[in-house]
Amino acid sequence: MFVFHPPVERVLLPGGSAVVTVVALVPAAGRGERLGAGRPKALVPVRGEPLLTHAVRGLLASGRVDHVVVAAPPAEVDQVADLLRPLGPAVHVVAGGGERTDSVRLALDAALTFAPAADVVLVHDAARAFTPPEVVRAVVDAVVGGAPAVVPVLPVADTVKQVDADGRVVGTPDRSALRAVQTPQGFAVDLLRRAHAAAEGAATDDAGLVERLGEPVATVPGHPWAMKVTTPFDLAVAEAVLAGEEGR
Ligand SMILES: Nc1ccn([C@@H]2O[C@H](COP(=O)(O)OP(=O)(O)OP(=O)(O)O)[C@@H](O)[C@H]2O)c(=O)n1
Ligand SMILES: C[C@](O)(CO)[C@H](O)COP(=O)(O)O
Repeated sequence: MFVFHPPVERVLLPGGSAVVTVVALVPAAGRGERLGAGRPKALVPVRGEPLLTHAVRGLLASGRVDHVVVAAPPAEVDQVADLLRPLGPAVHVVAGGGERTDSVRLALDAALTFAPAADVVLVHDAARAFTPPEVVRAVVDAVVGGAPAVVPVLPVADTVKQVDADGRVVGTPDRSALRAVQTPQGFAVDLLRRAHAAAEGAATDDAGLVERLGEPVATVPGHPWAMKVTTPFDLAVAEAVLAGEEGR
């Protein structure tokens, strides 16, 4: 089966000096324990297609991504490669690692062989399968525009409490200064390499590793559809949102 996706738009560096090459890493090697679907979360279908297929197609639909490197569960590499083959030769599959940070690092190492000239790297959770292409474009454009690290964010709707080890509330951070962080997160390639090389232990996102280096991280508006499918409730929400879209 051939699947159409738009041609990659040529994006120039500021000043028009050179064409930018963008590579997207998709950590998809998690077990999906909180979803409890009995198979890796990336392979769980929504509206008949695995989350991972939706996620990779969304990246390609942005028209900004030249290469995609997926970190698959080690036991499912061949299955994932077969699944994604119809999306074309720009999509590569490698084995992921024990933690998300390990999977990203393995995909980054592989990306530098598939796309040695890459300027911009995106890191995008397979679990955020319905991120609109305009969010992908906004992140790429912000990095190309000169921000070396960029994350999509949404304001926090709940009041957030800080608690101690016994669950007692010890503080209430000012909500107006909090943001919920999504993916894709975008980086100048050299900065992400440096951040992962310096990383001691895992981090819950890649921008966190950049922050440890003392480097600035910029934000762009995220989108509710970039929600992370973590629990059965999230999966039901994703099914309902997509069904609503198809019904329009
Ligand atoms: N060793 C790991 C762990 C996670 N991920 C990926 O990182 C993304 C965000 O992780 P999360 O949503 O927490 O997925 P899981 O680790 O699968 O979920 P859980 O913690 O419920 O098992 C997912 O696309 C997941 O596949 C990965 O590539 N390698
Ligand atoms: C990267 C991330 O999606 C940003 O919100 C999130 O931190 C992943 O978290 P998880 O620990 O893998 O669930």
